[in-house]
Amino acid sequence: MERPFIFINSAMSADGKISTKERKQVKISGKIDFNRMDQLRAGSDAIMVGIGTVLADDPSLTVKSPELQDNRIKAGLDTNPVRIIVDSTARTPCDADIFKKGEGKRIIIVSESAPVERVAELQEQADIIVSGKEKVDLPEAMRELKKRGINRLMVEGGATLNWGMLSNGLIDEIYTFVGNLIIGGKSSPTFVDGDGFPEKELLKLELMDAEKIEDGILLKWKVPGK
Ligand SMILES: NC(=O)c1ccc[n+]([C@@H]2O[C@H](COP(=O)([O-])OP(=O)(O)OC[C@H]3O[C@@H](n4cnc5c(N)ncnc54)[C@H](O)[C@@H]3O)[C@@H](O)[C@H]2O)c1
Ligand SMILES: Nc1nc(=O)c(N)c(NC[C@H](O)[C@H](O)[C@H](O)COP(=O)(O)O)[nH]1
Repeated sequence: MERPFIFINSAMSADGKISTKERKQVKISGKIDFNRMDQLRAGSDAIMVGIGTVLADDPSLTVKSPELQDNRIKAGLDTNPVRIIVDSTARTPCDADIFKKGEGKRIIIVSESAPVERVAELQEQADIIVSGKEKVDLPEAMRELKKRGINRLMVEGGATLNWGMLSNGLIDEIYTFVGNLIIGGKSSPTFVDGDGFPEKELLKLELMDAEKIEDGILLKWKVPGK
């Protein structure tokens, strides 16, 4: 394949929201689901998020379990997978937790429209991939990641990046934990935002598995290839 195997892992409320209307992070997953997410991180070559998630949540995207970190080191890998931000206009703050916490490589994917000075600043802390004119050309960027040795890529949202990846046919599998709460609000981000598919082109999924975890349910979906 020209691009990595790519999956999305996400947690949503029972009404399909992934954060509040103020874009504030909500603890949807319990301990078991966070541990499962940590295992997925540890087993991936890279973890990717959109700049909206960095600005809202400031995630570190590190592997948390010392045992999983040790296993990676024993396998000759960095403690953490490569951490990637899709950031068309290079808005990533230089003091983001992704830079401050944990060892390992970082990649920022920007577009040609990103201000040169900002790109230069970020270049001191991360590798830069330039792709697309106004916004990142996701298919091209994914091919570039594959060339850089990334074979298994975990996408951790948010809503806009999920749409960009799904609408470009770049996702192989989706894992959604549906938690026992309602967030509500028509402007709260949902699992997939963006423009939405035209009525005749809705994306059909194949259910691979459904598992009750604590007070929620983990759904595993396969996105059939064209
Ligand atoms: N519950 C969860 O599992 C979970 C996970 C991650 C994020 N979140 C939530 O999601 C929200 C952030 O989502 P969001 O939609 O605002 O931002 P996002 O993280 O999806 O980032 C969107 C940004 O990605 C960039 N981008 C560049 N090229 C793109 C392209 N071709 N297609 C799509 N995006 C492109 C754009 O700059 C865009 O603004 C936050 O509130 C966060 O808490 C929840
Ligand atoms: N799986 C999951 N369950 C949740 O209940 C929740 N709120 C998130 N949200 C994802 C979001 O991107 C978080 O910001 C990162 O999970 C934080 O990652 P760090 O701990 O900083 O490494 N993800």
